[in-house]
This record gives sequence, C-alpha cells and structure tokens, in this order.
Amino acid sequence: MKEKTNSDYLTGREEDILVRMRDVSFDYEEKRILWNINLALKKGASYSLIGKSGTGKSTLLNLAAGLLSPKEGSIEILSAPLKGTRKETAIMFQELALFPWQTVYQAASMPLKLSGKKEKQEIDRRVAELLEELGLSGLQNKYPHQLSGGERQRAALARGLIGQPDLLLMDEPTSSLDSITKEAIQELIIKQQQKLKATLLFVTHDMEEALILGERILLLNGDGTVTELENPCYFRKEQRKSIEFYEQCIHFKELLEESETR
Ligand SMILES: Nc1ncnc2c1ncn2[C@@H]1O[C@H](COP(=O)(O)OP(=O)(O)OP(=O)(O)O)[C@@H](O)[C@H]1O
Repeated sequence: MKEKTNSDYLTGREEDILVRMRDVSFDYEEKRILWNINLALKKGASYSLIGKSGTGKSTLLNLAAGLLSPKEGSIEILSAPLKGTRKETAIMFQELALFPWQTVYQAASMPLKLSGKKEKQEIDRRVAELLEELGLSGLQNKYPHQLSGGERQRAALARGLIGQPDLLLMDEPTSSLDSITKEAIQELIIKQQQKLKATLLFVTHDMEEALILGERILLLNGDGTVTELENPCYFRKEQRKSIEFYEQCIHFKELLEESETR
C-alpha cells in the first residue's frame, strides 16, 4: 500500500489540480476541527473521504464547497482563490433537498433556468437525455412524495449534474438506501463522474462504498489531519472474483477499519 502524506500535495502539476487546500485549519467557536490540511484534488479523479464520526468530514466538504471559509490557510479552485459557492460545483447531501412542489423535470431543469438558459427546446433536450441516463425517463412529472428513496436520490443527482459540474461533493447520499438501490446509485455516480471528467469527493461511513467509489482514500484522522492513500480495489468489481485480488482488498479494508477505530 502506497501512502501519500499531507506534504505530497506539492508535487502535483498545477494544471492537473482542481482543488488545492494549503495549510487549512478550521474551528467551530473555540474548538479546532481541522489542522493544517494540505490536499490537492486532481481533475477527473475520485476521492472517498472516511474517518470516525465527528472528525470533520462534512466540515471539509463544506469548505471545498465554499459554504465555509478556512480560519487559517487557503483554498484554490483552478488556481484561483475560492470565494463562496460556485455554479460548477454540485453538492449532494444525505438529506434530500428536493422541493416538494417541484416535479422531477422542474428540479432537473431549474439550474439551467437559473443560469440564464432560455431556449426551452435545448433545456428539454438536455433534461430528457440526463433523465434517460439516470433511469428516470417515465418519472419526469412526478413529485418527490410519489418517488421511492432511490428515485429521489436519482432526481437529486439529475439536478446536481445537469449543469455539467467539474466538482461533485457528496455527503453520504446513499446512506438511507437499501443495498441494491445503493449499488445502482454508486454505478450511476461513477458513470456520470467519468463522463463529465469531474472530480468526486465522496463522504461515507461505508468502507465498501469508499473502496468502490474512490480511486484514492482520504482518511481524516482524529487529530484533524488527513492521510491520502491509493486504493488498490478501485473499480475492479469483476476482478474481485480472483481470490488473490480479493485478499488484497480485504487486507486494505481491514487496515482502513483499524485506522478508523483508532
Ligand atoms: N455548526 C456547528 N457548530 C459547532 N460545532 C459543530 C458544528 N457543526 C459541526 N460541529 C462539530 O464539529 C465536529 C465535526 O463535525 P462534522 O459534521 O464535520 O464531522 P463528521 O466527520 O462529518 O461527522 P459524522 O461522520 O458523524 O457525520 C463535530 O464535533 C461536530 O459536533
């Protein structure tokens, strides 16, 4: 297992980096949550963010989203200082933020309308294409209460993806779903992330999910620092049939679980 430390972030080529955090610290009131985080999230790469409850995973995600500002240090996106939220960043939380009065079509088309897109035909074409890809074609006129949990998450995904974001920030979006629905959503996320060549930062408590979605694992330690690890199990579902590979994955999973409980 190749371990990347905080300081390795300096070695990335600037043009390959989407998000860069330099010496970022954050505290709520008097309590320090994150300490000197140095990270470089590469364009088109996927990262699973794991760590014990309360270590600051959501806080780190909110910092990358521009919803919070560092108390010390700085965050850059595409080499420019991050000042607040940006429309190219899609954020998806566990709690659904679908409006009860909006249909799937209205939710998915809203970001395009808000960004000033006027041509209805073009909006309809893009929404129809995305809903088809997400398996929501027949449901465009349904309201959230008429959808299953998985369908609601896919509708939220449609709303997040329609603007073709370069950064996907997801905070446990699948945690309330059953395992089959969860797997289907994970596959959609991987497909869409790869299609958009977007950077994915995915917070999860589920170690298996972390290994499926993140080509790199960011482990948030109890002391507020981050350890970056390469994930030997990334996107190799078919290879899991090979015992040798499976053992390597199991070993890596156990190592992560151990670090989480420390
Ligand atoms: N608005 C807030 N004001 C004060 N403290 C907060 C606030 N939000 C979070 N905290 C505290 O900051 C710490 C980090 O919270 P955060 O939600 O980022 O952790 P987390 O790793 O995402 O946790 P979990 O895995 O349980 O979702 C926790 O101790 C939490 O109680």
